[in-house]
Amino acid sequence: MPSLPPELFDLYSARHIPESHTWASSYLYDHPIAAADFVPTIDISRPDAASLIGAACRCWGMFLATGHRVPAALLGSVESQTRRLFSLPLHRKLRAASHPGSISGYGRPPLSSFFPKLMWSEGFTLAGDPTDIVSNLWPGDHSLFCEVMEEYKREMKDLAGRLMGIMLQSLGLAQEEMGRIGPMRELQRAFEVLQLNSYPACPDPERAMGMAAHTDSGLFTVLHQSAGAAGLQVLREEAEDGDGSGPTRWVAVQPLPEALVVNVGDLFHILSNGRFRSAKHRAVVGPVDHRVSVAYFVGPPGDVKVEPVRALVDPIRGPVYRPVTWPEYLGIRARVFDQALVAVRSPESPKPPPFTESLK
Ligand SMILES: O=C(O)CCC(=O)C(=O)O
Ligand SMILES: [Fe+2]
Repeated sequence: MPSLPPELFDLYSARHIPESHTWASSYLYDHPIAAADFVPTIDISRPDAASLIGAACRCWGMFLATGHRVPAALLGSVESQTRRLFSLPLHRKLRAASHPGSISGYGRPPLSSFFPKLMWSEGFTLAGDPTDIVSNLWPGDHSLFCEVMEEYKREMKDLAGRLMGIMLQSLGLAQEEMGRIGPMRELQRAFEVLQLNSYPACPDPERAMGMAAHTDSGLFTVLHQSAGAAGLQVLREEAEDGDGSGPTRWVAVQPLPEALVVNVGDLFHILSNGRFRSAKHRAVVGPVDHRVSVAYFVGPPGDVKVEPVRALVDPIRGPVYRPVTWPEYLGIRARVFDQALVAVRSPESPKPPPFTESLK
């Protein structure tokens, strides 16, 4: 990710959007925005949660989780500490600017290099110890931020373990089969990243993009977003079998207080042999609200291969995807971006769908 130039346009005091941040309407409005569709909300502590989660992951690649046991007070602190961090003056935040070759630090959204226009957002990527990133820009005043983020990561790791179990169970896998799946076995060593996103109010939201359409590369993402401030949208794709769910459209994800958004990432898509859909999503901006979000990305450690679970592979057609580690997959994505899942299809698997350009 390139570091930010000092002359960066200050999104927080902007009265207009410059050309550099103005997106083509053919990109912004590539699909209609649904008027009355809702992403499923699932109480994950319910005894029948697995079947509901399985259905949501197949149709939407996303659900809103309640009953997740992450304390509401902690969610509140994560949001207030995130806001406090972003409210620092730009020159202070730039002290944590991310450098080429490192994923951690302050900067534009990690996806920026794939798009010709700039997004109406900025972010902090925290991989590893948050102190390493914020101590320099917040000398003497970073300990509360770091404690909150560390506690949140512990809660997220615990939740990720439970979600992983329920999601695999929903695919019909028995406990002993789960133990043979690399990413499940290596959950304790999982690689985790917190991505803090800030979307300032925008003077011309209809021509700006907070975060461009993408899928997340890991197993799944747990996203905590500002209560009441809408912005996240998920692409609900028309089913190939015409199941009556309607045409492809963007659906606004309702910002329910205390619900966490869970979205399937590319590695789980591979693990499930395509049964679960890696959710394409984006974030739009609004004229008034300053929205923040905190994404927890999780995936297996870099030496663990992810491959379709054997029980989900058709013995005649074989696995749809070939085995891949997360770093290998990220390398492929860096070259082909939204065609990475197509690029890791097994050579003998049926022909992929026709190439679709994401930047129209
Ligand atoms: O802020 C959001 O709602 C989406 C963030 C996101 O998609 C990401 O960080 O990958
Ligand atoms: Fe994302």
